[in-house]
Amino acid sequence: MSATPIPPRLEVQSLRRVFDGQPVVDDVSFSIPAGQVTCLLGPSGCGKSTTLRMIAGVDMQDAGRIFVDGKLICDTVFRVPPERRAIGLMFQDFALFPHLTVAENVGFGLKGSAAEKRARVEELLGKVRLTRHANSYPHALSGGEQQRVALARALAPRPGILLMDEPFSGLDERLRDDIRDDTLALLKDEGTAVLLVTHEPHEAMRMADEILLMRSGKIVQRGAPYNLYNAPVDRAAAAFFSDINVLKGRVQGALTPTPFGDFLTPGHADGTEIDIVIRPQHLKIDFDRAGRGPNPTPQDGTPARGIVERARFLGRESLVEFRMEFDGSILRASVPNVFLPKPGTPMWLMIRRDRCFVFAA
Ligand SMILES: Nc1ncnc2c1ncn2[C@@H]1O[C@H](COP(=O)(O)OP(=O)(O)OP(=O)(O)O)[C@@H](O)[C@H]1O
Repeated sequence: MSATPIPPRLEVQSLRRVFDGQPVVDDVSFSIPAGQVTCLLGPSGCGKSTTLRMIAGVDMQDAGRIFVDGKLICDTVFRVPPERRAIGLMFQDFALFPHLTVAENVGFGLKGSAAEKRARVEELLGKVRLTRHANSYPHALSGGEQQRVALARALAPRPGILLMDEPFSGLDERLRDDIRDDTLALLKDEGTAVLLVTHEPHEAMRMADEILLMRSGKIVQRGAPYNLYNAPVDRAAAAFFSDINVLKGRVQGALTPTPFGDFLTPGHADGTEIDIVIRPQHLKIDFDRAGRGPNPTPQDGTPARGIVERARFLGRESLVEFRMEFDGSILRASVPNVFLPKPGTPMWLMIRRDRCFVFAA
């Protein structure tokens, strides 16, 4: 006897929304199981919030279907109203009730007996470490504490699904990573399926089990943070996660010759223009030995010489800009810790074949 598969907590099928004749959400499909955090990541205006609003039920799609625990909650005809979707919401402005205490804010949407409500509020205040602030008013709390109250309030009715729209963007940058980690621990503890909207790759990498990379209304890539970072689908996807260097070339017989040696470019027709993309931390640097650099290797190709244009210390790493002798272009290399060669110093750069990405331009 085979077990019935558990349906995903949230499933979205071919969601579409058109404004003024323009699709702003275009054939978006994904699913989120219980206990998973999925980040909808993309630049401003790509359609993230519109997607979230349709799932919340405050906007209606032009096509597509939404399911919760395998049950249809919305298509273009049938629609469960927002308040009956058992979906929690948390937005950038925490929108706490200023005239209610912390405990009253957290208990606001709760049903059940007074004792049950009190127990749930106490449990959550303990989990967000705000028990001693139970009787404070929101204005007396820091931004980070207010964020934790908002999180506790959103989770209090045990929603199976929590939608979060840029929930950390109002917070002090130095606090954010700690608050993200605490939030993630609580979400995992509660087993909630989370859809978190953000335009910050760092946030998505830190929070997500799965990232959905969105551009112009479409999901262009999906996967674990590691996969998006290390196997981007195109140049723009690579550039979304860090600075990139781009080397141009043209295919000749499955190879693309460059000043850094030949790159294997199978599957591209002769004459195709190629972008070879490499992140600054993956350029290899070597010293100049009386005009000579290291020997070419199959892993690193041929070294090419550049002259240090400037070098800056950024805290965890140093960023060195090289003006390349072969065409005068600039390549940026980042090096851990302090590495500040003087401007004018000649050095050799290599491109690790296992760390670069090759795309048709
Ligand atoms: N009610 C509306 N009427 C017309 N156009 C809209 C409406 N809501 C959103 N749009 C447009 O749809 C596009 C996507 O907006 P959306 O807010 O979903 O993007 P976003 O990715 O969440 O961006 P941001 O991070 O800036 O909020 C934008 O071009 C926006 O101007």
